[in-house]
Amino acid sequence: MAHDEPRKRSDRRSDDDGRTRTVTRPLRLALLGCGSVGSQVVRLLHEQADDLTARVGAPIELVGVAVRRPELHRDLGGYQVPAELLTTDAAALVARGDLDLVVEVIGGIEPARALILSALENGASVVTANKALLAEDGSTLFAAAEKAGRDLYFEASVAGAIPILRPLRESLAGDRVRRVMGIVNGTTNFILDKMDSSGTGFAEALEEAQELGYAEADPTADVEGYDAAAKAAILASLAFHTRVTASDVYREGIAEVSASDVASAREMGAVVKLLAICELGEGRDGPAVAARVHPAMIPRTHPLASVREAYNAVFVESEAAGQLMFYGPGAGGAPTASAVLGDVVTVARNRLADVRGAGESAYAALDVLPMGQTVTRYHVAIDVDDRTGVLAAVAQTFAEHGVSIRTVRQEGHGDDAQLVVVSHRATDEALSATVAALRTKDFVRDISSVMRVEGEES
Ligand SMILES: NC(=O)C1=CN([C@@H]2O[C@H](COP(=O)(O)OP(=O)(O)OC[C@H]3O[C@@H](n4cnc5c(N)ncnc54)[C@H](O)[C@@H]3O)[C@@H](O)[C@H]2O)C=CC1
Ligand SMILES: N[C@@H](CC=O)C(=O)O
Ligand code: NA
Repeated sequence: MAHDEPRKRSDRRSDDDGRTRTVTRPLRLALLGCGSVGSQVVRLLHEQADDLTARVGAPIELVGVAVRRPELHRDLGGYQVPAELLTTDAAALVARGDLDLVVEVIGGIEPARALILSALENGASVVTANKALLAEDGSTLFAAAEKAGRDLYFEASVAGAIPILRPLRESLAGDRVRRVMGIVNGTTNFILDKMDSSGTGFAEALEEAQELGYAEADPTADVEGYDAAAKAAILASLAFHTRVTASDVYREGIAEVSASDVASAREMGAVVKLLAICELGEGRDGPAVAARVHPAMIPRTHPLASVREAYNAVFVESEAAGQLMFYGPGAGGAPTASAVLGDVVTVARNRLADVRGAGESAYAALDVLPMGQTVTRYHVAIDVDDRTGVLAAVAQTFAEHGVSIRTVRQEGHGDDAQLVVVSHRATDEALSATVAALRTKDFVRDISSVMRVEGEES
């Protein structure tokens, strides 16, 4: 059904006493996917139906749930999903033409993209938690929403329950964001926290994360930083009004973080976290966006250092507001469903009022800086020969690359001698060239740890 003609959402009727009242028809919602998040969306829609009706101004009616195996979904936490609502034909469901809202919680690129595009073309607004799709091809989805005159909301896609996209899209729309730095992956934060608190190695901590159900059987997307990079792309796009895709984000995972990196961080009063950092830098033609995901040492006094276990937090620095911290559960069925339902209420209100919320804001169209031009600091642990002149030669190598040293300390003696250097800020290009040059020196036996340092100014 074409949606050029707005469907009639309310009637003015006269009661027996002659007073008129507005009768609003239910808003029709279809759910795509009924796994960890989708099943919780169904539960909340059911359990909170009266409150949602009051908040929206009309009931939200679940008219279809697309699943792969209907027999698995009849009973959701005690709520019996009517059998006639379940379908394996998601494409037919989104194309039926009478939907107001579609919630997509299947995940991945296809068929999620085709289903969202079809839902919009057929007149429904869309709520999705799909960070992978938004980070790869958000612009196609935004363009389709714009063309259809419908909403596309996605609060759940970054840091689960934590309200962070709405603050960036709305609350901070009058400010100028300089930097967004966050812990946006719960699995890797759990692993790094375990390594820090109990001294375990990476493999052992990953095993525990899998036993507790935080990490998937195939933990690649979390451990290698793909999940965080998708979230960084979404954060950078909103913060800097520029299209940033996952492929624009520099990415390093945590598989190489060793127990000795974690111990070394502890020595200097720091902790290792997998950070997603989106910031304004200096490009050739003016301000540019830099977006990166990698493990980094941050001082234990930094607000992000106290984020433990599988929690997430996002630290925003903006010109007028200053520093803001958003903290909470970044994953899990119910927390993520909370963010989905928040979007459902907003989008439903917009449908009733026949208005749209904010669409894509990419007017700034800033360049994206390559990682080499991003400014950061390095912590480098160098196993060296314990003899006169070595410290001076190490300092000389840093100086030759224009990198200034902030601190240097010697650990051990003789065969165990190690110099631990923390640099001042320099381009990543200069810092990595310094490390490469150190590796060629005859007095350097090994470089046992190289890690970026964040959270301090100098
Ligand atoms: N689980 C979490 O903590 C979070 C998940 N998300 C996102 O939410 C989305 C859903 O995640 P989960 O619920 O955890 O995944 P899940 O794997 O538990 O659920 C996805 C469901 O979609 C179903 N499905 C797959 N293809 C389908 C198709 N063609 N038609 C109908 N159903 C189909 C699967 O059978 C499965 O039940 C993903 O985009 C994910 O990235 C976002 C934040 C946190
Ligand atoms: N796998 C993610 C959950 C969803 O975003 C994580 O571990 O944080
Ligand atoms: Na969120």
